[in-house]
Amino acid sequence: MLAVFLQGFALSAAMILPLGPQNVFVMNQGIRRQYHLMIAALCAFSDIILICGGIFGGSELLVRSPVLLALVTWGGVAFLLWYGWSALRTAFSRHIELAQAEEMQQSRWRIVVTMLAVTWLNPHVYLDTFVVLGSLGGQLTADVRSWFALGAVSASILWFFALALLAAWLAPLLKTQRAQRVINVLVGMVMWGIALRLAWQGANL
Ligand SMILES: NC(=[NH2+])NCCC[C@H](N)C(=O)O
Repeated sequence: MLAVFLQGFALSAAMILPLGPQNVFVMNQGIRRQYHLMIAALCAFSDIILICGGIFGGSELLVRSPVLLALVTWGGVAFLLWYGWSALRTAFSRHIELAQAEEMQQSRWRIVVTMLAVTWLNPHVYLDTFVVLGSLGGQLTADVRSWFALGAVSASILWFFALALLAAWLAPLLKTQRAQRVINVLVGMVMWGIALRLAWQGANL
């Protein structure tokens, strides 16, 4: 049981940790110390639904439907290109302090809607939870599949709260204009890199 739990934990962590729109958003909310623990909880709760959905049957739906898989893939390419562009626009903005000030004024609901977008409109979430975790977890026998799911969900919960708290702790260093410009350039380049890789995968579906 422990081996299966750790397998689910390790695979889920490997899929969630890489930089992407969701992690960037959680990190930025932590840097701003703006509802960051609420956002971490909502991301983790979304993952509980998606990971369990993928492992206990949902992956079949996605893998059997090339149209759905293509929709997730190409929708994601568009989403990542837009996200990367907005990060680079912020990075090269002459008035980044104004952009930061505007972001600090965001309402709780606008932040929740953004969190829902970078989670439920993020193709990586479905590729992680339905395609990778779902297909591997779905191959396990019913008696151990729950341990795999528990491990995967535990990694998600641990990661999102750790990221939010670490970002909040490092906020004094990371919220300077120079750090924000560097972070946004990195984010923009990573998003476009992921988009290109996803497009390449989509073209070879
Ligand atoms: N199970 C998940 N929540 N996967 C989504 C994370 C994908 C990517 N690391 C991001 O930050 O956007």
